[in-house]
Amino acid sequence: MYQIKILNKISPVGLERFESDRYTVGSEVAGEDGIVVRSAPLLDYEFPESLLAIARAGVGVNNIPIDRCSEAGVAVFSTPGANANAVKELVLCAMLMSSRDVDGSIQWVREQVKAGVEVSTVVEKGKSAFVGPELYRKTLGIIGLGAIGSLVANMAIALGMDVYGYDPYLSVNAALRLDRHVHVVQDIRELYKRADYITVHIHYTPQTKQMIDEKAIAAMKRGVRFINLARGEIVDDEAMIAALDSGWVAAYMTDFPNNALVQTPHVVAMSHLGASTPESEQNCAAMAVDELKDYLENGNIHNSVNLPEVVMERSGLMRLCVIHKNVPAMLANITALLSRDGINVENLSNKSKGDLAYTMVDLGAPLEQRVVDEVRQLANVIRVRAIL
Ligand SMILES: NC(=O)C1=CN([C@@H]2O[C@H](COP(=O)(O)OP(=O)(O)OC[C@H]3O[C@@H](n4cnc5c(N)ncnc54)[C@H](O)[C@@H]3O)[C@@H](O)[C@H]2O)C=CC1
Ligand SMILES: O=C(O)C(=O)COP(=O)(O)O
Repeated sequence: MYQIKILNKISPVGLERFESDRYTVGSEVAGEDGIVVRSAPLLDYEFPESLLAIARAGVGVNNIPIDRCSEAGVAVFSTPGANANAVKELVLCAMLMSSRDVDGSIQWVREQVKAGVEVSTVVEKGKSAFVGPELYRKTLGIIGLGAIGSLVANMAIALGMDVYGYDPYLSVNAALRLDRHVHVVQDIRELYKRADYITVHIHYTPQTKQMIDEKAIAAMKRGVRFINLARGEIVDDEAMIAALDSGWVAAYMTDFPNNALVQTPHVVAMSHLGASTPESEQNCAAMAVDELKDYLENGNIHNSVNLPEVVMERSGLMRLCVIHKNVPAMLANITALLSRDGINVENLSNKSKGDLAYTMVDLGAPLEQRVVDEVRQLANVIRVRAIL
């Protein structure tokens, strides 16, 4: 039986994919082989020796200690694109709310009622305080044109906006998804100087930490409306609050509230709602569970953030899966041990990603435990599994 620990609330559409005769699934499971998680913080989590993989039902993996996982040979999976539409739709809501003061207007209406005023008698007089511009024919700047950014770009074109996108690592697939009217710029300052609205859709990493700082904000147009449904840490809060106070930034819409931001005028802070739709929760859960199961049962790797993509039809009688450092001669050293024992290699794949590599070998006959142990003892080998 595989032991699967569930952290966070994961849609049953995903959890039901774990067959009860092969998997024990729950939040109290110990000695887990796999973890399914959303945003629960795992940076200080003590992994048991047994842990083989973590599946993030979502895309941001800044809550997972990737380096520590790589060192321990723990595969980390995510679900690219599975929640992108949900975020795109909330960006539309945020753009509208940054423009038309819907939040202020609703609050004002409630306050009238609370104060004993018949609100219908004051609406027409009061509404002028909440006027705001339309999106049509305004310019949107998008930082990051991946799964979410590209959907936002195409949506904004359909709304009649002029769209500028910046993504120095734009993948060919993402570029092909973009409407041809999107202007892709090489220099982020081109976007800053033009955009009436800016939305950010990048991962939070040491490189993107506080990327939106005082200097970046100063390069933007006065009165810009800024939307951050990516991660709070990408924006320097102090610089943003100062810019809101001075009026340089007209509105800051964020999915990552903290008390200082919430108490600042012109901030609308939500409770990390970007992926909180039933559709996206189901998509993410199903994809995460499928990735985890295929890894546990077959060693196949789909959508890992720390290991290469390696997927192979099963053949032979045993599959050997080796996570090792990406250094010369590993393949030769592994296959030498197999051939020395007279075992035929039916099929083989060897790929690398950064400092790690993965070798998956289908064998014509099961290996003796001692050979598996010898592979395990090879220099630069991190983890070995033999799957029947
Ligand atoms: N609020 C919410 O609930 C959600 C938030 N997110 C956040 O959105 C982020 C992006 O998600 P996806 O679009 O699905 O990821 P993705 O991987 O498809 O796209 C990210 C894009 O950012 C680009 N990029 C990297 N560094 C950059 C830089 N310095 N400047 C400009 N572009 C850069 C990459 O080349 C890539 O195209 C996630 O990492 C997560 O933090 C994602 C889903 C839900
Ligand atoms: O996928 C992401 O990066 C998200 O931010 C969504 O997080 P959640 O699964 O809603 O906790």
